[in-house]
Formats: sequence, structure tokens, C-alpha cells
Amino acid sequence: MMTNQNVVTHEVINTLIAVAASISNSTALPSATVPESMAVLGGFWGLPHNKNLVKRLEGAKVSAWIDSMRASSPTRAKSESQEKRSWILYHPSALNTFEQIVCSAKGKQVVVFLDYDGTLSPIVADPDKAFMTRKMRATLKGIARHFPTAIVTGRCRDKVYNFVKLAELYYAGSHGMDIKGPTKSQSPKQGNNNKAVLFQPASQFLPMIDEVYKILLEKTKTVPGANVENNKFCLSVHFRCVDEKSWAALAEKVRLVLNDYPQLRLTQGRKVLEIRPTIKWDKGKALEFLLESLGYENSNDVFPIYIGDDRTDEDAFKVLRSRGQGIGILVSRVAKETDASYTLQDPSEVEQFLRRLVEWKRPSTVTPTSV
Ligand SMILES: O=P(O)(O)OC[C@H]1O[C@H](O[C@H]2O[C@H](CO)[C@@H](O)[C@H](O)[C@H]2O)[C@H](O)[C@@H](O)[C@@H]1O
Repeated sequence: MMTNQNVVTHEVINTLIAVAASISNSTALPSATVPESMAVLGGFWGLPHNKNLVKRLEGAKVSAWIDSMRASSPTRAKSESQEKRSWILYHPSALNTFEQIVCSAKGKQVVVFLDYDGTLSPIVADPDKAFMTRKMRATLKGIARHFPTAIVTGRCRDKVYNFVKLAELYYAGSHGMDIKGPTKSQSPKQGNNNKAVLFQPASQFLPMIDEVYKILLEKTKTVPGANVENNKFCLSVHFRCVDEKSWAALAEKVRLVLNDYPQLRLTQGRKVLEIRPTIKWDKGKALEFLLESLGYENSNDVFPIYIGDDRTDEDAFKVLRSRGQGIGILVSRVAKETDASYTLQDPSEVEQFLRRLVEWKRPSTVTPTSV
């Protein structure tokens, strides 16, 4: 179905065609051959009068996804290159600058937001085995004792709860489209109120997501290593165990399926393509929703700390930047474009940072002197 929203103007189309033509190294179509209005089909530009151009545009889209996925999960870190050194200058280690960070947080309510995969658990080949260490769980427990704490993840909420297993946290699953508050309240603002917040802005998409999940399972079953994960309000197509030679073919299968679902969009993560509703909701909006639920909507006395490793975490880093509040910490060993202000290398550094936060907050114990 064509809506006003997905009809683009002649001018925009001409610009796109010129860009696409320059990408594919060919000449732009004369504007006279472009129809007056064209529908955007599932994020791909439908140009019925020139099939070759359509193919080139679609090809460009698929390779852009693949390039983006590669950039999100580089296979090895470049050694201390000039690029990395200057990146670190602008995004210093949150461990090396810990005193500076807590100095800015002094007198404010710290609220902790944590992505799951690649942040609390190391990246592994099998998404069902992305376990957190016991040490991380113990540290998280300590964090939740002192600060309101939320897990903000692309995963299905129930699945991430089964990994984390802490009832005192907020959980924002499916990229924030499924939010639930603690069932065991510890946060200072909540007192003993055990009422769980529940917010699901994409619930009308559930039947469509289920339908697309089944189609994708069927269409990708011939690609060795491909794995489709149902994250309730969104889906993940995993490329990690697929031979790189087959990536383009797998991405093309995904694109073809999505052509029939213009209400779904696609984002790229670490060797994963994520399919989700086109609603304006992301991890940044989830962060704002949670701050509001905690009563810090217009407060200057709050200091949110968001830690994440993925492109989807950038939405949350951007929100913090524009609010001018708190800090974003990117988990990465390699230089990446980011709106985060600080970095940590891997989940073990995340655990060290969180442990230092607990120690900072814990009242120092005075040893009684014996007479
Ligand atoms: O927002 P996140 O918590 O970072 O979730 C994003 C995706 O994470 C998971 O995939 C990633 O981790 C897997 C396990 O380490 C790894 O095998 C995969 O290659 C990574 O992309 C999760 O399985 C996805 O559903 C999430 O979308």
C-alpha cells in the first residue's frame, strides 16, 4: 500500500538517481524519463522504467549493508596506528579518566544503562551462548544496589533476562520496544514501589514480525551458517558463521523478503542485519523514556552513564550529547566514528569500570581502633 509518507518528490528522486549513478559509475538518467511519483518499497527506490538501474541501486544497497556490517565488527584490531592514537585522544579510556568522570557525577543521581552483547558478554559465534561471567553478574548486582540500572538491548527481553537473571534491573528489549521495570525494587526514587513499568510501542507489528520470521527461516535455510533470531519486536539475521563469499547472496535474500514489507526497516550490527518496525523508536528514545519514568525528565541532578558497543547504541549516545548530561562510553578496541565521549576495550574493562563505580559509591568503612 502506498501512503503519503512513502511517496518521494521528483527532485529527491533525481538527486538519488544522480548519486546512485555516480556510485555505480554510470551516467544519470535524464530527468524527463523519471516518473512524477514513485513509491519507496521497503527502503529501496522503485524505478519501474529502468530495470538495470533498479538492479544497480539494489546491488549498491546490499554492498552498503555488508560494508557497514564489516565496519561494525572488524576481525582484528589494527596495531597502535596514528588513527587509533588520535581517536583515543578524543575518546579517552573511561578507566584512565575515572576520577574526572566521578567528579562530574558528584551530587547527582547516576543512572546506569548497559547494552548486553559485546558490552556485558563477549561476542561469541552462537547467540544462544553469549553468557555473562559470574564476576560480571556480582558487579551488576552491586551497581543495581546503588543506582537505577537498565539493560538496553536488541535482544528479546525474556532472553536477555535469562542471561542476566537480576530482578532488580530495568530491561529494555527489542531495541527498547519492550520495556519492563524491576520486579524487585532497589532504586532510590522508587522506594518500595514494586510496580513494573511496561511499554511496548510496536505491539501491532507482532503478527508481521512473526510472519517475516517464518519466511526468512525458509528462505535462508539453504545458506550454511545463516541464523535467524526472533527478538519478538525485531529480527536478527546472523552472518557470523556464514562464509563471506555468501554474504551478498544472503543479504539479497533478506532484501527481497523486505521488499514486500515497507513497514519494516533494516539496520546493521556486528555481523548481523536487524529488521524492525519503521516506528520512530530506538535505544535513545528508550533511554529518555526510562529517565522520565524514574522522574528525571527535567532534572539537572541526574547523571546517566550509557555503555554500549554497537551502532544501535549511537542513538543513545546522541541523546546524551544533545541533553548535555552524563556520558556515553563506547566499547571498542578499534577506532570508530562515535558520539560516545569515552571508551572501554572489552567486557572485562566494562566490569572493572562498573566495580570502581560501586566502590566510589560504597561508604568507606572505618575500622574501629582497639584500645
Ligand atoms: O543490542 P545488543 O544487546 O548488542 O544486541 C545486538 C545483537 O546482539 C546479538 O548478536 C551479537 O552477539 C552475538 C553473540 O555474541 C554474535 O554471535 C552476533 O554476531 C552479534 O551480532 C544478538 O544475537 C542479536 O539478536 C542482537 O540483535
